[in-house]
Amino acid sequence: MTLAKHWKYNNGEDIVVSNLKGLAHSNPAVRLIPSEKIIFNPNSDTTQKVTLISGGGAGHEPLHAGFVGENLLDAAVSGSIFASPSTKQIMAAVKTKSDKKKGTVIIVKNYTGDILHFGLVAEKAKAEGYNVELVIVADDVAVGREQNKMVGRRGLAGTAIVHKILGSAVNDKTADLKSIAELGRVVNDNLVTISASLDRTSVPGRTAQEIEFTAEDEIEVGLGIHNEPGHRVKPSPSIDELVNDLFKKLLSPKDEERHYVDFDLEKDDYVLLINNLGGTSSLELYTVTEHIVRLLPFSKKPKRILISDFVTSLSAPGFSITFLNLSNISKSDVKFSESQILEFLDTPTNAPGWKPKSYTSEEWEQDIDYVESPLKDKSVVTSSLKVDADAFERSLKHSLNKLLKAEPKITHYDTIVGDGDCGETLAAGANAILSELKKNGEFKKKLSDPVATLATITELVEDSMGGTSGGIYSIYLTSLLQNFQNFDELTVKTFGEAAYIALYDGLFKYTRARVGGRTLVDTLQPFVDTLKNSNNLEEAVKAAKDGCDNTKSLEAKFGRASYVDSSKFKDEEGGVPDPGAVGLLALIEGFTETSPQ
Ligand SMILES: Nc1ncnc2c1ncn2[C@@H]1O[C@H](COP(=O)(O)OP(=O)(O)O)[C@@H](O)[C@H]1O
Ligand SMILES: O=C[C@H](O)COP(=O)(O)O
Repeated sequence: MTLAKHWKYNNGEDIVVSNLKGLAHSNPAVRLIPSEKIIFNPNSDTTQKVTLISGGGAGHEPLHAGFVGENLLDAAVSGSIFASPSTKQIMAAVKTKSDKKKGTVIIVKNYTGDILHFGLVAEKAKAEGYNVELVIVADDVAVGREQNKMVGRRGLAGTAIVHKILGSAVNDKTADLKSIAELGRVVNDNLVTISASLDRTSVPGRTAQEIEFTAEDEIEVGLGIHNEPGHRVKPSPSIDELVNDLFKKLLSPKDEERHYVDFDLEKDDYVLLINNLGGTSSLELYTVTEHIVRLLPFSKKPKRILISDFVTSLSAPGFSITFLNLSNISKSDVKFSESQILEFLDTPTNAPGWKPKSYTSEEWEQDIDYVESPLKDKSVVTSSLKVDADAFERSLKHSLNKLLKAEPKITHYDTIVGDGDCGETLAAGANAILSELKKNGEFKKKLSDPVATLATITELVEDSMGGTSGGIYSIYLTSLLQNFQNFDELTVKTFGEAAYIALYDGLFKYTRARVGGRTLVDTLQPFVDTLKNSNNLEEAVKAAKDGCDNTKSLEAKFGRASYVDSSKFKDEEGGVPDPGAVGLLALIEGFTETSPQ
């Protein structure tokens, strides 16, 4: 359930105007006419080229004002949220930038309000001697032919592609009004787009009750950019199932309701655009991209893969997929070649709304293979040290399982004092080692050699544990491993010395945490100091436990806990100990409870 939460703006403020003012603050290459909600490029010379204007409802940012700039729009006019601008506003945009001689193309998304207002202005402007051509963008495939037979397909993210191609094409020396309008129409005719979202978007000024948010474990496919309904899918499908379903709706000639553009999956050249509907994190947008690209049903890879927030629906947590069939355009009468169209897409622009970087065709054509790690063939570290392999394995397993049993408690503590992932991080490391032991492979054979064993454990920790814990454990274990190799035998004494050096000459180079800092060092340092001084494992473990317990009363000086008000370090048991200290204590106690002494 998405909460309809928006910032409280000063009474009576028109946030669309404020939005445009914000854009103008950050973009010295444009000018704003607040009264008409127009952003325009004062530097484009429309006496030398076809003028390009677009506009529509607000709430799809960066579209359209964000697309004003060099090699893109000359002017954009905004209505209120999800509503078309008025004819007065649109005419003001024409009068601001259009040149009667070179002509004007106005790009309009296929929505009734837009068509009526922009269409009327086109007629009025023509009556005043302006040459104006409308290019209507209608790229949606979700709403079937039967349902949209009167109004036509909706205009979605394909609008950005039309903007970008025409924005550069107008600077081609052969370009004129007719050829630019024709190019825009042919591009539109070869666009297919469909969206999917985890939820609807909340809308400033509207209550949550006015918006039919999706339920738990439910998504919506084919919704519009104004919360127009698509169809809901519950339970949510896997991303691969969803992507394959979207591909079918976009490309299948068998889907008579949605088949608008022919694609020869074996031969056609095409562009892929993946659009953030506004509320998808960058992490997930690129994760979804990996699934989309991996599942593409084409023999060829896309000529371009364009990923960004191009045409949003405020903060809708979704994405849309757009394909542009370049081969079909080449077969049409349009006079621009495929390579020119790709150049138009690649031409750099200072318009902030078009974020994709420009790479050369050669860069796009190269095969991007994943690269093997240079550490892949790691040299195997061994030593002459010998321990009882079975006893060592028992201790190791007991220690790791003790940690896993403590994980819920560690997570509980870290949820209070940190970001809640300490237990998960430690468990990841423990499980990685346990599953390696289960394989009965190389690792198992090494158990009699504590150095070789520790080398594998260190690798597993580095590979499986992130966060601060992962770093701390990796540094300490690496240093311990190096010190082990300086000894001819492994005894409590030599282990104590190695552990001491690994702390004072190893870990302490990378952290300023010491006893009293409320970290895992409160467990480790007493353990290491006591073992070094007493050679008595039992005393060392007790010192570790006391150090860990003591963290309950400490202020946090390190890590995320230091950002949390320490008065919150309480739970039903009273003071909350440091989660990392608890995790390390579990490992130490577990290992020494059945130590292979
Ligand atoms: N500077 C530090 N030096 C040593 N240990 C630290 C430090 N900062 C945090 N820790 C330890 O790391 C634990 C948190 O581990 P983890 O959750 O992996 O960190 P994060 O989520 O912040 O990356 C803390 O409970 C504490 O024991
Ligand atoms: O924002 C969407 C369109 O630009 C305007 O929609 P409308 O035709 O419903 O006014």
